[in-house]
Amino acid sequence: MKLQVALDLLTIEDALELAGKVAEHVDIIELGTPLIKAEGLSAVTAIKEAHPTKIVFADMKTMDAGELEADIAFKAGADLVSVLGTADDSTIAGAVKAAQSHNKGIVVDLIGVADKVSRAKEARALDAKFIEFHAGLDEQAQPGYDLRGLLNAGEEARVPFSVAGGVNASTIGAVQLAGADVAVAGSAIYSAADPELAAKELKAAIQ
Ligand SMILES: O=C([C@H](O)CO)[C@H](O)[C@H](O)COP(=O)(O)O
Repeated sequence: MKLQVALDLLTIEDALELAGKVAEHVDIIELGTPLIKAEGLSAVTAIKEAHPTKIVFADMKTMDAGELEADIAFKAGADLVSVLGTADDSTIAGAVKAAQSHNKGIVVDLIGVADKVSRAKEARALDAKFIEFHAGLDEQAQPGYDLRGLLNAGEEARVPFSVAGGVNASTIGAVQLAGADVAVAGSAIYSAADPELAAKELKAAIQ
């Protein structure tokens, strides 16, 4: 299982600093949606230039104009780009077309999707590289939130998948046991007192 760090920060400077501390311990570096909205796609370019051997994920969360939005993110240096599972099939198909022309990949993010198992299968049939079983920051803040629901859905869907939604040192083992291909950790790393140590421990927990 790969480890993906989500850089949910607001400046390129802070993102470069955090990536510099944790890159050695992660496989995928994600430019979070708030960072891309705050700084634009130059954030993607800056991270790819600083870490050319890492897989760089632009969390675009595209909802429309799939081919166009994916194309500009790939041109900026992304290796993976996210499209929302709630988008129309044509939006996912357009983004996949852009990915294929760049020899890169699309990740379909199931944030806000009620029937995640069915939509995961549909998105995979549209040639998404993998499917992200994701509970966003707002959903995680609801009383009673439990990562287990995402893991059960991921297991049931039988597609290549990642899990995001409060993955941390105490849950990453369960993410791996569920058969995930990628574990995504944002706040468990960027909010840690020692982000490098946090990333190192998460990586060690899955090896
Ligand atoms: O995608 C994310 C969220 O929607 C904000 O952009 C996060 O990067 C993702 O949820 C991982 O972060 P944590 O849940 O803090 O691990």
